[in-house]
Amino acid sequence: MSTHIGANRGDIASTVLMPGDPLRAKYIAETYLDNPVCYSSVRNMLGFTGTYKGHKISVQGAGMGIPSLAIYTTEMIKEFGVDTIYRVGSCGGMSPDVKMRDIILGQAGTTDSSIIANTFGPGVYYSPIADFELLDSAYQTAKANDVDVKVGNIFAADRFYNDELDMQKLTDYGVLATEMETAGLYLLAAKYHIRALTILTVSDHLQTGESLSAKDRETSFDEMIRLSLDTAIANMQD
Ligand SMILES: O=P(O)(O)O[C@H]1O[C@H](CO)[C@@H](O)[C@H]1O
Ligand SMILES: O=c1cc[nH]c(=O)[nH]1
Repeated sequence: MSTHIGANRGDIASTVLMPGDPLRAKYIAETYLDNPVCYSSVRNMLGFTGTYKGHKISVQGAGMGIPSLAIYTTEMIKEFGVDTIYRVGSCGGMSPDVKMRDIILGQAGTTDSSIIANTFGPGVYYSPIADFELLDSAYQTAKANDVDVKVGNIFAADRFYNDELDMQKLTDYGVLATEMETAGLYLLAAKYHIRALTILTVSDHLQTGESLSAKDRETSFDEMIRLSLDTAIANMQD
């Protein structure tokens, strides 16, 4: 048992799907895993382990924002031996090339979070990036299954509501979408030498003002979930 995860070592698989929403974690576990067991409900941040096509896999809620994700990511790595994490999240489309419900693979993570400066000190602008093998594998898996995906830079915003940021400038520089965790996940993956990939579904669009309901964010991302699970079992190391 770690401070925020009520599991014993061995309860959590070495590969984990990590949505922000704990109820999306429950939906994934109950819809896609065989024999799912809830190993933690500490703070209602639900975590489950089951099997997918015969392979042991876990799904752990991570909350919203880098500080929350960093707690679950760090404990999963250090206390439970997790070595591969797929963030399965919602995002706001920024680029006009991105449409509602598009699936995006996060190639890199830009952020206005202080985590980069806190880690490296002033003057160093580290670029957190996805694990290339997982990125390539997810892309090939999507193509093989006729799933359209976009690949690119994701902006992890420190605040969901922020009218002071120049989002248009980020869009002009090629950022596809915004969410709140990817840069932190990729930074921690680099720190602890594990593999990580973010896979997102566009739930809002900053250009059009379109937005999905909370229920849709919880239970309607099946194409992204199947892609994540199929990529996960293709890349298991044990
Ligand atoms: O849908 P999830 O995975 O929570 O991800 C996105 O949704 C939350 C904001 O609504 C933030 O956590 C953001 O990153
Ligand atoms: O962080 C997020 C998540 C979904 N949509 C957004 O606009 N931002």
